[in-house]
Amino acid sequence: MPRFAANLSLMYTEVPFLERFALAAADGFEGVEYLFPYEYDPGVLARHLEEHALEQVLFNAPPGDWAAGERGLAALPGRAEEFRAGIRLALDYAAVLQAPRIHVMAGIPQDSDDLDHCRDVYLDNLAWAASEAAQQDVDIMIEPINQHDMPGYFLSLQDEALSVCEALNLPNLKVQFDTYHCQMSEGNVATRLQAGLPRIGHIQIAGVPGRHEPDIGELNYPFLFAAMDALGYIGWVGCEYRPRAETRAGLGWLRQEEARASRTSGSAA
Ligand SMILES: O=C(O)C(=O)[C@H](O)CO
Ligand SMILES: [Mg+2]
Repeated sequence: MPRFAANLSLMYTEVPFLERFALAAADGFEGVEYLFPYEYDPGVLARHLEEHALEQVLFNAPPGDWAAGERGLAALPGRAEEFRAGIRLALDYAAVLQAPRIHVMAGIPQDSDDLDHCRDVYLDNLAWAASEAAQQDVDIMIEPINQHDMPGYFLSLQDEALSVCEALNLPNLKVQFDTYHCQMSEGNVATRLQAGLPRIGHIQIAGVPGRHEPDIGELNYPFLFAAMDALGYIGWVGCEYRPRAETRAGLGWLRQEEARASRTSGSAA
């Protein structure tokens, strides 16, 4: 069975952010991820992780001006200085939180931007970020995000992400494969997982449509979890979904997955 991490930006929103660590641990999660830690002191976050025996699995680098609609800086011309300052800040947090990976968002280029130039900027920025991150054993993640939810986002297809990783060929630059975005954008999720796996450093899940629990909907998660096992994926799976109601009440899919995994290991014994 994959190791599941609760995404505390989307799950447990029935309580304030710092209280979500305790609820996730009580529900059996051993890891957490969230979008942005920067409004909290990293020491406070580290104490919450320690108190609840949780691993910090992933968080995002600063995305630019989120409230103004920015969604990352990595592919945006003329923003390299701000990009680098953001990566340095993220790495400072990663050191305190002992986080092994950081998601770096590409951004939404302006209509006037030349997309070939944006790709060059993206490659330059990612190479710089990966080299800084390598010094503290951190992986840099890039994630294709679907155009329905984030119109104009620079990176939306799995093959594009793989081609960026292949072009730079850096051991700590990896793909964050979000099955929700993949299904929304292009489908063929199991085949794309298999094709991407050597370069996939993190997986995220949600039901489609609606981005709720991975239970009902277009994606057959019991099949996908078994496929991850069969493909030898040993990384984390982030539960990046918005629960339909109370978070705990929607965890039936996880209990079923635990049962599937124990049946499988029982039959292998
Ligand atoms: O939206 C997602 O799927 C993400 O993982 C990003 O980190 C935030 O937009
Ligand atoms: Mg995601």
